[in-house]
Amino acid sequence: MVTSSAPGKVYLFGEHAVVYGEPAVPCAIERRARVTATEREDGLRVHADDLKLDGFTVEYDGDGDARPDVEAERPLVEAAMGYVNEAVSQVREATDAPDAGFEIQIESDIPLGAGLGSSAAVVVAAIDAATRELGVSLSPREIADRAYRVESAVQDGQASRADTFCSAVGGAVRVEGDDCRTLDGIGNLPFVIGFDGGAGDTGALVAGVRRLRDEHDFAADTVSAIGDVVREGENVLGTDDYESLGELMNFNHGLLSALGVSSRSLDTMVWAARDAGAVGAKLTGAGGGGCIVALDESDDALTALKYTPGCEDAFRAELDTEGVRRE
Ligand SMILES: Nc1ncnc2c1ncn2[C@@H]1O[C@H](COP(=O)(O)OP(=O)(O)OP(=O)(O)O)[C@@H](O)[C@H]1O
Ligand SMILES: C[C@@](O)(CCO)CC(=O)[O-]
Ligand SMILES: [Mg+2]
Repeated sequence: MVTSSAPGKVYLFGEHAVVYGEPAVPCAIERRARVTATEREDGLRVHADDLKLDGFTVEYDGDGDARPDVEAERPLVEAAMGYVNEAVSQVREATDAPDAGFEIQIESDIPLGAGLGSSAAVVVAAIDAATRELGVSLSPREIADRAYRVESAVQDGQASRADTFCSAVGGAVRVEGDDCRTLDGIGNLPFVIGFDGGAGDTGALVAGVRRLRDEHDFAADTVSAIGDVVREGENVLGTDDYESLGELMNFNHGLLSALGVSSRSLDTMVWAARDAGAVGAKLTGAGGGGCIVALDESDDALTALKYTPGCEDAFRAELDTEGVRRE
């Protein structure tokens, strides 16, 4: 039995545009998914108490037999379990054990589908735990690469390496296409997170942006403009010029909003944070619902978010310099 954990993340800049080759800067945060893998005769059994879809819990058993605890549409269950299934396929391939069976237990402090990279953290931790359980240890970069293939498969071929690389290596990173690097000397930025209690479907949101980008030149320009914001942000990163960073985060949010991936509650939280004095605020991750990230050295934005109707939880997020690790 092996337990591994991996962190979630927030995007300082660049989500969505990163799917089309623009650079992005995600930062790992101190909220983790922990996955325990135990080898079993055959098949796959998954326990994921946090995985609730419209009020039901799913247990996935054997070779493809889904056993939700209440009646549920099979495609819904498969969609929910896609990440774990694909992660196990990667483990079987990496360990050259096509018939390996596993019991997988998932515990996570990262809200699902909320833009904090729960899928990447679960996949990265699952690949690490299950390969180690079979006596194979992969480097963080190899895990990142396999986890990327999982996200790509589940998101219909439309994923970047950003979330999975960030979760595997930790810290602040920069991803542009296949070029993935750690950013040194970033330090702990004063991140404040607001969570509306909701979620967005990453695959569907990515597909929506792709459609807009294919249909309108101005949407393609909007995606490129996000890349410009990131490139400008890189010049400021590592300095203590939070004002400029914040201004660029605000711009980034506006562009994401133009691409249709914000929501009323995300906008409400963004404005609550800004009105309380945050130097910048934007949605993080795929959007649609879930989390915003604001930059504020004082406690004012945090307090304001806690009293904002529609904000279910607000907390500070510390940079996590550690990526995937065995527990
Ligand atoms: N604790 C968990 N247990 C089981 N599956 C999980 C867990 N956390 C996440 N997942 C899987 O990840 C999916 C959510 O991934 P999705 O990419 O939509 O959101 P996210 O990764 O949280 O946000 P984003 O990609 O915007 O950062 C869930 O539907 C589920 O399949
Ligand atoms: C929206 C997106 O850019 C980030 C989701 O956290 C998708 C991806 O990079 O795969
Ligand atoms: Mg995800």
